[in-house]
Amino acid sequence: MTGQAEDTKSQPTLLSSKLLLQHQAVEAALNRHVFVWKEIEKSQKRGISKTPRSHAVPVSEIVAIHHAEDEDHTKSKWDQKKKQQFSQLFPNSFTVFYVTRTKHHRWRCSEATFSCSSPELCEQWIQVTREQLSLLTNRPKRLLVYINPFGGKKRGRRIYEDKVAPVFQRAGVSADVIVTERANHARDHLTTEANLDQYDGVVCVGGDGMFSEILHGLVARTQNDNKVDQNRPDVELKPCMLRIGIIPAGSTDCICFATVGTNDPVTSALHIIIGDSQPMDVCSVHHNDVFLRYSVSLLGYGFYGDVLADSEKKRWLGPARYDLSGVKAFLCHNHYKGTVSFLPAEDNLGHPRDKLQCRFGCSICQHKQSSKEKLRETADEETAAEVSSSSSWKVICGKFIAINAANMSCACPRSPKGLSPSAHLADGTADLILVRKCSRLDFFRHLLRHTNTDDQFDHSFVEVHRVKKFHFEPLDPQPLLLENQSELPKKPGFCPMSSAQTTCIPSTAHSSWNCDGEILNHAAIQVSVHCQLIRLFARGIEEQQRV
Ligand SMILES: Nc1ncnc2c1ncn2[C@@H]1O[C@H](COP(=O)(O)OP(=O)(O)OP(=O)(O)O)[C@@H](O)[C@H]1O
Ligand SMILES: CCCCCCCCCCCCC/C=C/[C@@H](O)[C@H](CO)NC(C)=O
Ligand SMILES: [Ca+2]
Repeated sequence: MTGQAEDTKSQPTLLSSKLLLQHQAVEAALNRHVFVWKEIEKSQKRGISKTPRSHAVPVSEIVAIHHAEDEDHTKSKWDQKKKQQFSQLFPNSFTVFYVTRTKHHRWRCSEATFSCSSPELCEQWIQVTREQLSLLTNRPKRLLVYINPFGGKKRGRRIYEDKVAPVFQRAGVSADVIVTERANHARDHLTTEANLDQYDGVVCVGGDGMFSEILHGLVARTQNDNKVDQNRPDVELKPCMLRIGIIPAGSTDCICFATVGTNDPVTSALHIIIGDSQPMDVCSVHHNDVFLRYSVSLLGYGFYGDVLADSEKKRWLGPARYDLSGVKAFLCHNHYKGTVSFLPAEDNLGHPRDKLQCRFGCSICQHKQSSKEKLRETADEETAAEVSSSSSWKVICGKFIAINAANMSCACPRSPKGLSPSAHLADGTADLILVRKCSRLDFFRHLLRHTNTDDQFDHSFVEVHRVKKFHFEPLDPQPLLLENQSELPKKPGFCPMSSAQTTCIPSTAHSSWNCDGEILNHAAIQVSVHCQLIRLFARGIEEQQRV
């Protein structure tokens, strides 16, 4: 039995009785927090007696309880038939569906079917358990789902229909589904059209780009409704009330991976169903006094900007485009001149190299949440401004191969510890990583360390700072003119490589910013981190897996 179950033993029992679980007699009991069953006496096999086993499921992780004979859309025809046969043999049975943990942070929906001695007892179990589930007010009942049919390997619609919709149905979660017809369809619908009052959350089926659409739609809608001007770089943005769920169906899916620990649609669906909540910081990006975009994962200039700009031309390649463009950007080995200024975070928010990873229940993020609430209760804006200006701006000029601001670890299957392994999801800071001009071999060593356990910041040409705000100013105000410029895409600030496949632009040219997988139109930007502006249906990566 788990420790959690032991802790909640003292709760008054709501229901207990003898039941049959696959021909095995069990003593089952339910209290407000846990559903437990224990084998009464272990049936003997070949004369060897076994210790009776017990099992405990936290009520918060029960997905649903149904009559065993109820139709189940997750089952194959063969399994449905077997289920019917079982129900004929044991008519007074109910099935409990609950979360189980498997390897690599994956969750599965397991089930246990119990047979009762009478129809009344069976009804009682179903009713009392459902009553307890109805007390869990954090669970969503109605969701607005956007599917990008073209993200990743173009499997978004199948993933939703085959793996997610049946689990939602089982849990009694209803969903209004919109399959997008163009880029920015979801963003525009959320910003201006959607009747959000009727929903408990928004779900995106797609990759980081699709998540970014939902983020922009929801944040813009919240600011518009509250008359907050997003163009003001110092404005305090209003937090969004609706949580966002991510069903991974993209190429990198780094936001899902870094908040759940895996890119698995069923795991994400279960986090949504049980109503998990993970607050998340959002960076706002401005050019002068004009709002450009929001970012939750990576804001990258230089290497990651060049990778993205090149990969956009190879979308037809699917997820492999990033590998090809990565190799190309690496071989070009460009560096860019500019000035980075930043406002460091307070010391109590740790350091990017302190090896304190943000995990489920992270104390740094939780402390930030409670101090944010306290500040909101007690202080006026003046006090808040004082707190935020307690440290002073620092300025660094130089030649950089990469400037990366990681608002969270940016862990993804390519780099399971991420760009900044100790960055926090909800601490109001981003880790600013400056990779100065160095040899190709040194840069390779640095990149390689993203894939193993070595410290990628332990190089003389890399520095990393935890910041609340930063600005970047490229050295030359105008991008360099290239010979074949008329053939380049018409995007200001976009000039990483010439149109000839193998030549690279001179290293004094501008790069572009990769903002969560979207290219920004300006190289000079101002960035502020907005602490816990949104919430996801996630809980952060769990430390200990209970398998
Ligand atoms: N119906 C659509 N047609 C064309 N583009 C779309 C459509 N719906 C969404 N998009 C756009 O497709 C882009 C890429 O989608 P998505 O993020 O889902 O996949 P990806 O780029 O393969 O994955 P990742 O962002 O994880 O690398 C998004 O920027 C989104 O704006
Ligand atoms: C020699 C081996 C080198 C391997 C280097 C691996 C480094 C991988 C780091 C990946 C970080 C990805 C951060 C995520 C960014 C997303 O916002 C964005 C949109 O999906 N993805 C990309 C690739 O820009
Ligand atoms: Ca952060």
